[in-house]
Amino acid sequence: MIKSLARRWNQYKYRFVPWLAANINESSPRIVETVQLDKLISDEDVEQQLNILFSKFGSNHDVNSQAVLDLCGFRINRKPSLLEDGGIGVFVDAGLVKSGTVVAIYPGAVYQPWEPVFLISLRNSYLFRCADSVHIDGKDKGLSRMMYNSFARRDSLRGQLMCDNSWQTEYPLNPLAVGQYVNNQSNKFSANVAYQEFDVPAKFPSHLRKYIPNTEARLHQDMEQSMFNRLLRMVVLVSIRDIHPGEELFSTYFTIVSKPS
Ligand SMILES: C[S@@+](CC[C@H](N)C(=O)[O-])C[C@H]1O[C@@H](n2cnc3c(N)ncnc32)[C@H](O)[C@@H]1O
Repeated sequence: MIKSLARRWNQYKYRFVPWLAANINESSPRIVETVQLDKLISDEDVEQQLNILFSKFGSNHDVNSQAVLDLCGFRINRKPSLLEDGGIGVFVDAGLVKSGTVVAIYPGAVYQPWEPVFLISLRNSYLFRCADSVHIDGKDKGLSRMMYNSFARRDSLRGQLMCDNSWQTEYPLNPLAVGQYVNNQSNKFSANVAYQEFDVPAKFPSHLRKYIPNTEARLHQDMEQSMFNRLLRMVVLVSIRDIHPGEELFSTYFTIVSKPS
């Protein structure tokens, strides 16, 4: 009995633990058989979409927003949510997002399962948990911000950052790096995007890494490896249907894995 309860508990993959704990009754889960099957589009497709887009990016938010519009056919922006008490949300403000498109990226520092997240989790509603317990801290203020910037500086090469830290500002260089502001679906608005975990392959062009809004925490020295030889976890938000201008993006904050390995 206890074993079966524990197994069921482990099947629940809460994306944002504290908020869901308080609002569990209002949240319908996304149910998938296995984490490997929880892919709306292939990893190759994610990589290709990012690669093509990043190669059009420059050093200005507006120019890059226009590049997203020209290439992908949509533009997204943050503004007050349609939900009462929903704070800020993310909206499609021009064009059309076709189903199966990478529409946003979840920015932040990546913590491996064995790295402590207790301190940064305090009063933090932006700590995203992946199915394998990797965490991504998408908070753009306070300790989280300081930590991200210090990891980014540590990994810089000849003064050049190997990741993007402008997601912490109002005008991120990578206009898709606002996934941390996407709200959970509600009774009124059902999910139109889903999280997809993606490991950036070592072959990803090094000159485009400066547009990736993620960096590894790597708190332990023994985890040190050449940054081009390891995979970097990213979480992208993929549209599950066509999304029209004026619509807010909504995801599902928790996933149930029905056949855990
Ligand atoms: C990852 S943040 C999303 C961005 C947030 N709206 C903001 O303004 O910073 C998660 C927080 O958003 C709010 N939130 C998300 N979905 C919501 C919903 N369906 N209804 C009300 N609040 C929601 C909760 O405060 C939650 O802790």
